[in-house]
Amino acid sequence: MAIHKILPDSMISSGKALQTVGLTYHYHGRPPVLKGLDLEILEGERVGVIGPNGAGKTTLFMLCCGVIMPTSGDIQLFGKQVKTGEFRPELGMIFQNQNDQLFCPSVQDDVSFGPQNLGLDRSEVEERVKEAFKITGIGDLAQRPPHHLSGGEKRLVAIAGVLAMRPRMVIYDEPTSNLDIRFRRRLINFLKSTTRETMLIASHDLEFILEVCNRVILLDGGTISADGIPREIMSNRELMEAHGLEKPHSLIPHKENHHLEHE
Ligand SMILES: Nc1ncnc2c1ncn2[C@@H]1O[C@H](COP(=O)(O)OP(=O)(O)OP(=O)(O)O)[C@@H](O)[C@H]1O
Repeated sequence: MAIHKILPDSMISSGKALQTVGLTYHYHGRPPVLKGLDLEILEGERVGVIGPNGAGKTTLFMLCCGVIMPTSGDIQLFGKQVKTGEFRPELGMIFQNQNDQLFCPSVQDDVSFGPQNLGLDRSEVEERVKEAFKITGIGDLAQRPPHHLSGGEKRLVAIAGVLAMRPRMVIYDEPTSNLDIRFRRRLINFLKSTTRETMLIASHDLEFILEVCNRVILLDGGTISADGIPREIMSNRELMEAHGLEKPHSLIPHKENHHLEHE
């Protein structure tokens, strides 16, 4: 049976976007993926989540979105407990695979869907859709059916759909996977320029995390192995390699780089 520990009011601060206390999760009959995770994310932070395959990044995100229920522990989003199955418009999530996220006949309909369901009037919906198109640069795709788009185009449409809801926090799961250099750069520029949302971003693209995030969490073995400034954590070769990761190339001094190439 799931145990939900309620946080005392004194622990809830208006500056916290997300807080997990003792968050534990295991899939049925499997060992725990997350083991008593204590995590605090402040409003406005851009937090990268790195870790080897199977570390539990997507699982953590699904717990934060209320898609799955913690085995034990607690999750607070903007000071209010996350309840499984409850829709929280403050939080948007961009999944790894957009095929389940886009389902309307046109891109325009898809991006409008969320704000329409918030019960907003037509002019407000139109304004939000226009803004989301502008931010993501996908106005040209408005009348296209989403299932005819490329992977990168679908990703941007999914992002536009989430942004049109104006969430306070957005979770991105592997946002650069399958993106070409042009789309990846456009996404980086957009994420760096936006200041409105708190972001939680899982990625194996460490250069991307370095460019976009001001904090990084290294998740492995069900716990947080490191938490701090991306440049500092990722330049620690020993730490990175101990967790199945590589120090990003841009952080390797020229001399060390030359040496590695000849190893
Ligand atoms: N539905 C499921 N049933 C059983 N085990 C699962 C299920 N989904 C994920 N797992 C297991 O839970 C662990 C964590 O998976 P998760 O997808 O959260 O990791 P991840 O860090 O996102 O990995 P990746 O970097 O490969 O995307 C893995 O060992 C995985 O095999």
